[in-house]
Amino acid sequence: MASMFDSAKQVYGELGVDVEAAFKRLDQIAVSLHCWQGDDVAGFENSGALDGGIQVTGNYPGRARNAEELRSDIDEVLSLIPGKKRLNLHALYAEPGKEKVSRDEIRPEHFANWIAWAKKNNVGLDFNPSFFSHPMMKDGFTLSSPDAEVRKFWIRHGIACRKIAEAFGRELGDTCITNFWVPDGYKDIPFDRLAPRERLRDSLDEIFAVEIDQNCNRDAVESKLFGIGAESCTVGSHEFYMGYAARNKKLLCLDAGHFHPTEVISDKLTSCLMFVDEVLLHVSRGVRWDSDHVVIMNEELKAIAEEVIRHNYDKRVHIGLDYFDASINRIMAWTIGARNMSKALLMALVEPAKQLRDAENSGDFSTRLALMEEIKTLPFAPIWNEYCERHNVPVGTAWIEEVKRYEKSVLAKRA
Ligand SMILES: C[C@H](O)[C@H](O)[C@@H](O)C(=O)CO
Ligand SMILES: [Mn+2]
Repeated sequence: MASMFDSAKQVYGELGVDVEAAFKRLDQIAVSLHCWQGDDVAGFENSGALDGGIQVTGNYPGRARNAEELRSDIDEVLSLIPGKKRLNLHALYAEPGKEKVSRDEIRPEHFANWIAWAKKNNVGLDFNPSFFSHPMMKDGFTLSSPDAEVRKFWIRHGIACRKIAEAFGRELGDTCITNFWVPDGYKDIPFDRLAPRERLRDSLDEIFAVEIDQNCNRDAVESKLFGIGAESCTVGSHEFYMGYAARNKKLLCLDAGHFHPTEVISDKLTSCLMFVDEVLLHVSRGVRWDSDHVVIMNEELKAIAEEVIRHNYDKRVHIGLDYFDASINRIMAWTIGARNMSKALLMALVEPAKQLRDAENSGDFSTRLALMEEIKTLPFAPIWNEYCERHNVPVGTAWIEEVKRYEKSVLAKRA
């Protein structure tokens, strides 16, 4: 008797889809897992409460309290997700040991444990300077602050981070993508929107003037519409960074939660990629004021994956995750979003692309719509399950039980 996978493969085959080729292509597309879901964006520095206009709500037990716990949780998450993965670190996650190191003086050796972990797990590392949760963020401003001393501090931080990222790339033989998100903004309506933007541009120019080996690190810049406490004007807006990235040959980071609620980043990819070489995605889910809910299998996630696959952006679009939820088991939160990302990519990879394109190109929009609707009920689950099985990760809902076991044996023991 044919297995469910064999039958499903045949159904897709009849539509001209090569499932084995889809598996092979998915194996090459990395998803960068954000380290900050495990500890509510706290980091190990203890320099203050989370700010920068982001907030983590919830108090589910089991938060990682130190680097060992965080790495153990990430190991658990990685064991539940099929396919190629990377890890995305924030500067907040430095481990300077007993030494107290100022954020503008962090160095690669403060990430030695992360590099060793990455080597052991055969994953690439990505990086982010942390322009928040620090006393040198003055009145909500860092790189665009009117205070030159404040700007200088954060410029040094940006440069230090690029050197760390370069070391990641060199040590791992895998290019690091460093993302610059700068939360600076005004709660109320500013008179002058130009001066802070000029200061941000100049600060970024200084940071990027330092030469870094492009094979080891490339830089991305991330815009935002608003943050909590920065509702009226965010200095690093979309237009600011679209222009900055295009002019300065940087990657543009599109965060799915950083736009107006009816705007979608899936529709921006083809436009942006005509004018910038590469894009970094922060796959997230905005819900009202929050830009960082756990990623679910909604229309937008599917559309993001479809855009990447349909236009062969595999090498030009870097996929990172960015969400945090402390109201549910954090390992579950991580895994739900990460599995969904891979699943959405696989769904896009088994689209009957030729048929859809032919229908569209011949002006047969009724067949295009009919096909798009029929695709929704094709036997996709056996295809996904087979992919998980081949990657030795739990199939179907089995991963939920595994997280429950981890919760009982590990998370519950954390005070
Ligand atoms: C930790 C932050 O979420 C992240 O660095 C940034 O990418 C962001 O999206 C802020 O809203
Ligand atoms: Mn983001």
